[in-house]
Amino acid sequence: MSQQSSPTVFSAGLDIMEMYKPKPDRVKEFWTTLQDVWLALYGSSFPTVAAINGHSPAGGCLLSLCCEYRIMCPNYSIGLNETKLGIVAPKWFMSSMLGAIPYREAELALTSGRMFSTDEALKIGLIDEVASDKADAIAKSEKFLSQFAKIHPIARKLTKLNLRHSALEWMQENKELDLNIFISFVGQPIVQKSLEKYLEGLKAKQAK
Ligand SMILES: CCCCCCCCC/C=C/C(=O)SCCNC(=O)CCNC(=O)[C@H](O)C(C)(C)COP(=O)(O)OP(=O)(O)OC[C@H]1O[C@@H](n2cnc3c(N)ncnc32)[C@H](O)[C@@H]1OP(=O)(O)O
Repeated sequence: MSQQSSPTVFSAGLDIMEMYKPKPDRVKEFWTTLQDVWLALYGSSFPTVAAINGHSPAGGCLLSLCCEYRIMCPNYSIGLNETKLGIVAPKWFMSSMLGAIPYREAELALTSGRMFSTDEALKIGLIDEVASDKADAIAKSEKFLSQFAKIHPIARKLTKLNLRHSALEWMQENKELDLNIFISFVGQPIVQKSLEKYLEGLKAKQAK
């Protein structure tokens, strides 16, 4: 999986404008689409690799965490920075992160909304390899995937899905609850104020 929404951005995460003053007719589709993407990618029976060729905050980091292996190009940033926006990474974002890094590192990263540089991410295990550029990331991804030629596909698939079973089952059984938590959370005035402030910060940074 390799994305490119700009030359330096793998994925900027969720569109904050969908959460800031959310439109009631769009918010359900917005969140259920994200749930379905996560179910499909995290629960994919295929081996998956993220070739991360740009910054990867929040939802971008989540996409990569759905994969079994992450390869990242130098000098970018990655992390679940939700608390910096005054929002909370849902439990399935957290469990995705816990599939990659130890609880202690995850707690520190999540509560502080920390973004890691490529080198820092490698050190804590948030990514698995560093690639010199996108072509190298894709070559390394192919090498990772090629090892499965020697593994029985059913054995590999069942092993992966059994490891991920409880998180996947939780989502399948609680999509509606999770949607309602999201809608009521982003509807709170204090959350809207935080998002407004964060958006102002992004604009101010751009004006410099
Ligand atoms: C209990 C649980 C309950 C549930 C509670 C709810 C849970 C929600 C979970 C949320 C998950 C998320 O993904 S939240 C999203 C988190 N994403 C972020 O924090 C990314 C913020 N953006 C950045 O850091 C940077 O923009 C970055 C991606 C590195 C690119 O930097 P650049 O210098 O290249 O570009 P910029 O100049 O900053 O940005 C270009 C323009 O894009 C806009 N932009 C950038 N990211 C954007 C974004 N995510 N959404 C909208 N717009 C964005 C900027 O405002 C600019 O807009 P103009 O000025 O108009 O051009």
